[in-house]
Amino acid sequence: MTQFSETSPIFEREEVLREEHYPDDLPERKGEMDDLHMSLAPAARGVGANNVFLHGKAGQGKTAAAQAKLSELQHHAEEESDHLNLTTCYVSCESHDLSTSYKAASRIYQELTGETRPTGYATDVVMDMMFEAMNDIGGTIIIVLDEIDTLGDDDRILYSLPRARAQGYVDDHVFPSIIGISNDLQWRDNLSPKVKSSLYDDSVLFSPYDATQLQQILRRRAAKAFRDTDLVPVDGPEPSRPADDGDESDSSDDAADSSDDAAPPSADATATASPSTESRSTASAATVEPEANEGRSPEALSATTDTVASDEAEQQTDATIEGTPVQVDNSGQEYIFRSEILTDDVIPLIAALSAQDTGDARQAIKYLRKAGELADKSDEPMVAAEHAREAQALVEREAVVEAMREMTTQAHLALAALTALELSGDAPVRAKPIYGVYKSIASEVDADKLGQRRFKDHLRELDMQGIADGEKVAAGSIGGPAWQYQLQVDTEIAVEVLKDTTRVANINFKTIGDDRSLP
Ligand SMILES: Nc1ncnc2c1ncn2[C@@H]1O[C@H](COP(=O)(O)OP(=O)(O)OP(=O)(O)O)[C@@H](O)[C@H]1O
Repeated sequence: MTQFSETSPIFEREEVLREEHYPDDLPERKGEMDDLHMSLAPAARGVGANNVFLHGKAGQGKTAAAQAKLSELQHHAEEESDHLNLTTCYVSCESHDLSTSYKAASRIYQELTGETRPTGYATDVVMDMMFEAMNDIGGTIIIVLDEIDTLGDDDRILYSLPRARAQGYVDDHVFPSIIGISNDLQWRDNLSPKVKSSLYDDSVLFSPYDATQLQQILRRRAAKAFRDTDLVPVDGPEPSRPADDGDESDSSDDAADSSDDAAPPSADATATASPSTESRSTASAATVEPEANEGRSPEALSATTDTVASDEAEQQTDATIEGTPVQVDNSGQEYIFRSEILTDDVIPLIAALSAQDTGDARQAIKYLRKAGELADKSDEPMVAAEHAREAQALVEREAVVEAMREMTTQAHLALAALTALELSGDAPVRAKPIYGVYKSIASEVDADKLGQRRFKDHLRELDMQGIADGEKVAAGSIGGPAWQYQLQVDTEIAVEVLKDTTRVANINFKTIGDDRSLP
């Protein structure tokens, strides 16, 4: 008998908290979705979509918005339009390491034709092949280039693709356009004016989510992901379902879901309140679980609502649900978020932690999933604030380790020097002695030695990445401000990462640190 189990007492549908789960609608991004709609609307009118650039920090829903709008346009093409012939193509420049126009064009060719990526041709030839593939397909072709900044300054494709019609690269019956997505604002600003003007007919900025928006996003996800957790509409003039948060289950799953989800809540669950310091209200239990409605027609939805409501009326005439009404979308409808798995403070805490950081929805969702996993791992029946805090620490640690792994050789050498001094018990330590150790290590591994000034830039970089902690201390002997550094990550983690990097893998940090006689 193994320790594995097919079910979890915490999660009902854990996959909803995975990064690859994309919602069908993003109520927090209504303005941005409307702007994107304006850019794509010409496609429905048969004249091709505008080129559009979506920018903003990581985890702000840019990719999700592009995918949701394109699937709406696809639906329009398939179900409503008699003339829109639409082809969409999503290419992640970062995941496919598309750092040149050549690689990007060959990937687009592959996506459009289903053939293998062309190799060994000149860039011009591959671009021609890409345009030829577009001619064969015809109609409106929208290419999403995610993490477009990976292309660096090789902007040829960014100049040619958006101007393909004007330049005669494609036939008259082809309307190609680009949705470019980036979280690197500097890259965009540095583009050559000709690329800027051809690539960006329109641009849409995604600003960081605030804590209230993150709470909405988390509640919608949590209601689907965790057991015994749901959103119960508070009776109001116009009860409606909250925004669809992307259910990929097929229709048979939906049916199965609906029979489960539509079941009246247990008397226990209905009676429990979510304690809160805010004003509390009591909602009558008009219970159709919002997420169970996905994919159903309005008629079916209303029939289900009626049935459940009348079942409720028969079985629990005086049933009430207490809690603080919350909104989870833009409809004005209020809900009671009810959970027997999440304590009341978990979602507000995670939303606050993420909002204080970068307002990143991906990060917030990850904290929530990790918190659930931690509770699950320790066989605890509820996910509590301490799990959320622990999850945050874990995720941050993972991010720092990732950042350490991706550093350049010189940054690894700077980290190795500081790690050696940490191990010899000399940290916090000033930049000068770290530089001395750095030079010894650089000699030992036969690497270039940077001058002291450039080396200090690497120390500052380690500080900015949260790997080291730099502190200004009393002026040095010459009078200028002096800095001292210590590792901010566990020394063992730093050693582990450094041992994995080929250049410094064989260094004995302990001896190097011990050998130094520090001033
Ligand atoms: N308003 C929202 N409602 C529900 N989920 C959201 C929302 N915004 C973002 N997400 C979720 O957060 C995660 C990150 O979103 P997305 O990939 O769209 O961000 P992004 O802005 O493209 O980030 P990056 O630039 O890092 O690629 C995804 O899982 C997405 O489903």
